[in-house]
Amino acid sequence: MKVALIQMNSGSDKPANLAAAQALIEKAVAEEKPDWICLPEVFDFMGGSRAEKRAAAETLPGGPAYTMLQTMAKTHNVFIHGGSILEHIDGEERVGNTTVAFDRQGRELARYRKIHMFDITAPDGQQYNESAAFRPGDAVVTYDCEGVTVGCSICYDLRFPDLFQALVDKGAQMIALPAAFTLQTGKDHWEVLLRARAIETETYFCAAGQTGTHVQGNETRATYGHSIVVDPWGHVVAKASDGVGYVAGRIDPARVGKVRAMIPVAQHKRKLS
Ligand SMILES: O=C(O)CNC(=O)[C@H](CS)NC(=O)CCC(=O)C(=O)O
Repeated sequence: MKVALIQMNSGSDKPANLAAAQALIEKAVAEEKPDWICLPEVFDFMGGSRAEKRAAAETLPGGPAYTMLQTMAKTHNVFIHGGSILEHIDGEERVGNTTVAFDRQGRELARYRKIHMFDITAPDGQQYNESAAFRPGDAVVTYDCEGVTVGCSICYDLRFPDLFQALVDKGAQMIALPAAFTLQTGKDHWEVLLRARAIETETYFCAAGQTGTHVQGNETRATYGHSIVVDPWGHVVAKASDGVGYVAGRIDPARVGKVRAMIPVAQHKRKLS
């Protein structure tokens, strides 16, 4: 199975973001013929104020981001893991940070709402308060992609190993992690965490990132990019260059079984007292 991870620099112009995403999907399809494409977190709208996020959010299904992804999947006969989009939730002030995945016919396969909220202080003092604008989900979500079980996660979720154990318990062989990792945390934690999670769960990781600078209210933030495919042994299969673009790599589901047979960690789990 061939995968392509799209790396973007989304801003607060939703039509421009959707056009950029579509152009990158079409470029990846033309050059690589992937079976599965993953977009980054909030590829449809990044930054802006809380009010602007609310205004940009769409009701699922049928909004412009949803429809673009569905059309691309159907037109190019490809699975699309739609990074995340801002989801309008009826009766709720906050929006969902939501993945929608489509099969080759453009049928919706899965919906996942980011579970862990990035409410932190970065080393430079910059504060992030994701839960002020976003409502977290709580459901662990997997779907089938022609025999490969794909697990859903988003960005900051990466720091919570319990989620990935739960995904593996549901059969995940490959985990998608659309992200907008900050430059400050990404340079030290991104690849280390992804490779550790891949090794401990013995799954592939496909992590598609935002890159570059984004204007967020009065502040500017920088994201880390480095979209990456990691195999179940923890090897880096492919990694994106700096800047907007994509990276392609191959997933071999048999390799998951081989690694799990060599080091059967799932069978060696102990109950701790
Ligand atoms: O706010 C938006 O527009 C979109 N959402 C994001 O960018 C999210 C929440 S602020 N970013 C992260 O989760 C970064 C995690 C991270 O960098 C880490 O865990 O170190």
